[in-house]
Amino acid sequence: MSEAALRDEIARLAKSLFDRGYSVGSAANISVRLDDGYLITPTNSCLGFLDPERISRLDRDGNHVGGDKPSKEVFLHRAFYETRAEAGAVVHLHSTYATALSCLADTDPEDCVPPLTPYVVMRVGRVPLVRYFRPGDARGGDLIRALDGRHAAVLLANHGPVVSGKDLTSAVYAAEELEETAKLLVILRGQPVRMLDAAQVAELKATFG
Ligand SMILES: O=C(O)[C@@H](O)C(=O)COP(=O)(O)O
Ligand SMILES: [Zn+2]
Repeated sequence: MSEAALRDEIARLAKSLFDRGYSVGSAANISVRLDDGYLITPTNSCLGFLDPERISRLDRDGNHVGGDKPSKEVFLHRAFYETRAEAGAVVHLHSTYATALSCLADTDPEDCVPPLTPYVVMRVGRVPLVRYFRPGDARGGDLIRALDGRHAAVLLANHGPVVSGKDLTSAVYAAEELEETAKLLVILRGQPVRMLDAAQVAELKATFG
């Protein structure tokens, strides 16, 4: 896909997320990997109203080389690209239920989104919690880098999800699936819930990888 087409695609999918309530105001950011750098949404921009031509462009080293001033969360995005060769896009949201899980004291930090349904296993996998740093603090990126690319998604404590995918559509779909599963987990709190067992999770991983 050309850079111009990718810019249009970021704006189109960002608006779709915004229109369906996955982001509000100027929260959230989205990036895509290019052959020679990255595109990332500008800081303080609203996902519902992006101008494709103003989306920020970074070179391979993360220097700002075009468009508006980039998201202050560029560290989080680059940490995924640097540790997951297969990552082509990253989506960070403050979607309500995933963020709720990131705030609950009894969320398992090793497995924030336990395997309730097959699709979350197939699309997202195990999601660890990354301890709290203020937004824009590069140490958040260091903690993601320390995971060595083992996870496609993380929850930032008291903040929200960061989800990578092989391309933008995959990253957006995974972020949506994470949010819907988080919603089920919050709705079902206090109920006796049957999770998928280890053998069922292993079968999904072996089949859908
Ligand atoms: O929560 C925050 O402040 C950021 O993580 C965020 O979601 C929006 O930051 P920008 O992309 O710099 O607007
Ligand atoms: Zn944020």
